[in-house]
Amino acid sequence: MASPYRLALIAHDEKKDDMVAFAREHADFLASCDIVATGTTGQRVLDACPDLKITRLKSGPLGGDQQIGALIAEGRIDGVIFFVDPLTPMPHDVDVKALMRLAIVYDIPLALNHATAEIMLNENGGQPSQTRDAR
Ligand SMILES: O=C(CO)COP(=O)(O)O
Repeated sequence: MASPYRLALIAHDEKKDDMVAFAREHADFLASCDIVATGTTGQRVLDACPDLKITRLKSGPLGGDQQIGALIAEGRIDGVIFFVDPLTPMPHDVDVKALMRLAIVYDIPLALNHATAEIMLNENGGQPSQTRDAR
């Protein structure tokens, strides 16, 4: 049996509703994954999809992005879906950049918006959403 896909989920506050919608759309595929998430994102996804198994790390501004970066460096993440808010300044912007940098260094698939996340899941055996509104 193939190992579960080890997926990291992260969303900035303005994108959390989008992440919840994405998780609902893809709950069947996500149920087959080992998921880690930053604290608040993980809680929001769990509230919407209580059957998913999600390891919640610290909240992003309190070190969660760095924890996911460390997992990438240790070879323990297969893909990252990070719904970034491009319109709001973040106090922990350096942590966000560091996570993205490590995903690039280790050549880990990194989806920074919903459209790319659909492609990533499709490539990994998930079904692309047919119903998503244009954004
Ligand atoms: O800030 C984040 C990513 O930079 C996300 O953290 P939370 O999921 O805890 O809100």
